[in-house]
Order: sequence, then C-alpha cells, then structure tokens
Amino acid sequence: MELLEHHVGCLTAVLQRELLRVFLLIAFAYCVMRIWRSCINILRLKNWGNHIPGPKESWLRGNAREMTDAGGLAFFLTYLHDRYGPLARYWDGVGGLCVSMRDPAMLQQVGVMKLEKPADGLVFLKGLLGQRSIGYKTGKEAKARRQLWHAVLFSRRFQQSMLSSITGEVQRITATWPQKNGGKGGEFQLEFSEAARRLWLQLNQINAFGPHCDAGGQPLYELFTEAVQLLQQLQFSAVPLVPFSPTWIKKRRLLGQVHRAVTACIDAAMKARSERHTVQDSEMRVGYGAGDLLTLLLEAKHQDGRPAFSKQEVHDEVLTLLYGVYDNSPILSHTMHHLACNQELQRTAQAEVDAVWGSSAPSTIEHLTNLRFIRACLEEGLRMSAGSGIIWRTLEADAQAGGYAIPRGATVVAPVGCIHHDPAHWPEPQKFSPGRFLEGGGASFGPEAKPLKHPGGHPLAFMPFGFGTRNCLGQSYALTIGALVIGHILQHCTVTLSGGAEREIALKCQNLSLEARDGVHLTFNPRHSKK
Ligand code: HEM
Repeated sequence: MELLEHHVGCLTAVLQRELLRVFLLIAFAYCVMRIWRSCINILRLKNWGNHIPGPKESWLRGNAREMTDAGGLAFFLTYLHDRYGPLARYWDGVGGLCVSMRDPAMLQQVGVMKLEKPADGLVFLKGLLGQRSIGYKTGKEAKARRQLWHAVLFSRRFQQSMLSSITGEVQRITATWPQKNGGKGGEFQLEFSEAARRLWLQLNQINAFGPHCDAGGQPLYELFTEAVQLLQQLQFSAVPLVPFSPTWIKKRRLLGQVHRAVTACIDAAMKARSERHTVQDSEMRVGYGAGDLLTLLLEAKHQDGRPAFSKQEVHDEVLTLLYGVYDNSPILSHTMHHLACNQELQRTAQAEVDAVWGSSAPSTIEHLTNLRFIRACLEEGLRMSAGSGIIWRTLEADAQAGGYAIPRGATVVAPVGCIHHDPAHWPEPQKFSPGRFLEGGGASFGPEAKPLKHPGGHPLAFMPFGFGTRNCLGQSYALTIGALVIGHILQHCTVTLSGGAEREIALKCQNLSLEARDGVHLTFNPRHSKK
C-alpha cells in the first residue's frame, strides 16, 4: 500500500512538473507569436506608409517632436497638410501609421462613416473611464447601447426636466456675474471662457445627476477635471510612472475618489427611486426621481423588461458622460466672442430671442429648438474654433484614397480644424457667418429659418461632433443647452469686446480641443429696450 502511495505521489509530482513545463512552453510560444506578429505588422505598416507623403520620423518616437514643436496635434495637422497636400501621413510611436485626409471625399473613399473602432486615443484615461462604457463598445452591442442612449436623451421626460432644472440654474449663476465683476446692476466685464467652463460643467452635472451631487464638499466635475488633467500630464510626460512614487499615489487617490463619488451618486439615486412614491411631487421636479440622466439610465429597460444597464454599466456610462462634456465649453465662449465682434449678427440673435421667448424664460423645449439663428451661431462658433481638433478611426481593411494604398490597421485621421477652414467648402473661412448653416443664407430667423442639410456642401465638411456610427451622442443636447445659455444672456444683455481684447481668438491645443489662449474678455451691458 505504502509503495503504491509512493508511486502515486511520484507520478503526481512528475505530472505536475510536466504540466508546468508544457504551460510555460505554450506561454512562451504565445508571447513569441505575439511579438512576431507585432513586428510583421509594424514592418508592413512601415512599408506601405513610406509611400505616402509625410515628414521623416524617429524610429521610436515617430513624429512626436514635430507635434510638440507645432504646439499640439491640431496645429501639427495644419502644418502637415500645408506642406504635404490633402493626404499626408505621420507616425505615432513605433509603427503607428496615421493617415490624415483633409478632403472629405477621401474620407468617404475609405468608408469612414462605417468604421467603428476608435483609435487608442482614450487609452490614457484607462482606470478613469470604465471599460464597459459605450466609448469602447463596437458591433451589435454598441448599436443597441446607442439606441438606449438616444431613447433616454430624446425622452420628453429628460428634456422637460433639463429645461426646468437648468433654466433656473442659468438664471442663478449668471445673476452672480455682475456682483463678482464689479457691476452693480449695470455694465460689467468678465473673462468669459472660465465663467463659461464652470457654467457648462455645472449644468451638465445637474443634467447628469440632479442638483445634489458632490464629492465630499467638492463638486464632482471639479474632481473629475483634476483627474483628467493629471492623466493628460502623465500621458505627455517623458518619465514613466514609477509605482509607489508620489505621482502614482496621487493618481490612485484621485481615481479612487472619483469612482467613490460616482458610486455614491448612483446609490443615492437608487435609494431615491425606491422611496419615489413617498416623495411629494413638488420635490421631484428637480433632482433624484426627476428626469436626470442617471435616474433615466437606472430605469431604462430592454424590450423584454430586463434592466438595460447593470449598476457597473451605469457607473461607466456616467463617467463617459462626464468626459463627453469635459472640454467643450468653448462652444459658449467662442460663439459669444464672435457675436460680440459682430454687433449686427448679435442684434439678429436678440431679435430672435425676443420673438421666440418674449420677455419670459423658456418654458417648452420648442422655445429652444426654435432659436434657429442662435443654433447656427453655435455651429459657426464650432466650425471656426471651438470644435474638436481631430477624430480617429482604425482602418479594418486595406483601402485606397487620393491615389494611395492605405493598409488595414492604419489610423485614418480626420483633421477637423483643417476641414472646417478649407475654402473649397467654406468661402472666406475666417469670417464668422452663421448664415452658412441656414437656407437662404440666414435671411430669416426663428421657426421660419430652415437649417441646411449639408452645410459646406458635403456630408463630411462639418464634423465638430464626429461622424458615422460613432458620432457624438450629445450633439443635439449640447446645442440645446448652448441655445439656452446664449439666449438667456442676449435676452438680458448686449455684449461687446472689452477694451484691448483682440478680435481674433488666439488658440491653444487643450487635450483634443482648441481653447482661447488669452481668455475671452467681454463687457456686458444690461438691455433696457427689452420687450
Ligand atoms: C459642444 C459640445 C460637444 C462636442 C463638440 C462634442 C464632440 C464629440 C466628438 C468629436 C466625439 C467623437 C465622435 C466620433 O468619434 O465620431 C464625441 C463623442 C461622444 N460624445 Fe460628444 N461632444 C459634445 C457634447 C457632448 C455632450 C453634452 C454629451 C453628453 C450627453 C456627449 C456625449 C458623447 C458620447 C457618449 C460620445 C461617445 C460616442 C461613441 O463613442 O459612440 N457629448 N463628442
């Protein structure tokens, strides 16, 4: 018996050793195969990419130095196209072939409208944005998720709740501007880009969570902004992040705080939902239990009645939403700047608000959608300077564009700023002209004005919100909030450039979007001729 046990013991030990050996061998072979495939892929991209016009690159860092010298990716793309024509390539690190196309027709040739896979642009947000969010999903799953999002964002309940909760908030916040800036009921001056950023983030946080969300006394959007900024710094830092270093600890602490705060908001919303019927109707108009996005996501259902999102998915979606609105407040500040420079256009916008709202605050969603001239001003502001600087897609099959072969796996880049300033689509591109977005060149305003289907004469000539299957889910919502804020300001004030402020906004690249380098300095005069 003992002998048998001894033999079984030996056999087991031998088996374990052999199994471990086989396992290690397979793991080793897998790693070698992965490295081999990556090398082959890099060589293939290098081989194809070198036929496309573009600057010389360094083997390890690609064209990173040129990007830094240009002041950021958006500016680098302008240089690239000025120098190498409408189709040009650059390298993002080792073998990261990026092919930028300034001509919308070329983007169509490679079928960008159907390309779904975003490039790795959001990798630096790993740990902050949840892996289950819409931003990372593709295929059927992404389609179903987008439909749910649309149902939530376009629901009457969300729109009505948004209108009632944020109209009051816009009134409250804008009423504090004169006191903070030396004007007591009269004229006052304001650096508007920072004021607009705070207002935009506050309003979007209310729409996302209702009014009661904070992270231990600090508004969640501030904490989130701090976390994104740290991750950005780390992304461009030359020194790798050392585990347990002070920055590493700071990163962990910040990300932990954000996740805990979001979880706390979700828990509070879930608790409020379960107590819903005990809450008075008047208390439900704003906040949890009303139509904020968080509540609607928690309540969303599949057709068969199953909850559409798990708690973790709601968590991830809410973070994507916070990122979606994080750095696009220039839609407000740049549009206001252009209206301050163009008094005649501002008078048309004021006439529109007076006609659509009269002297009261907007009370129906049509009061916002009917501000067609102001919406055209917001779109023109996005075209000129406030839009995202760049959009990427990964090419899933070999393709041809502009006479060049582009290999599968390459990143197709849409240089949004360059396309928005191409005189072939936008005559006098430096001129602020909202009429470009309306039939008849903007001769009418209000409900009579008709938006053009393809401003710039091509479906891809205007793309501040991206394109195709992955375009921005919040575009209509962003324009609605933009119209509410600009409408409210113009209903009460006439805005001019502050003395000494430049007519041209000097831009700087901030993350993927463009911001005013020296701020937007405006003077606000109360309107006495209001109806
Ligand atoms: C002026 C305001 C905004 C601008 C300029 C903007 C711009 C963009 C752009 C350029 C993209 C990438 C599209 C693409 O790759 O084709 C995007 C995606 C997205 N945006 Fe916005 N956005 C704005 C406001 C918002 C708002 C208010 C929300 C929230 C409701 C939002 C939610 C999203 C989401 C969820 C995505 C990811 C969609 C996906 O990957 O399928 N955005 N946005």
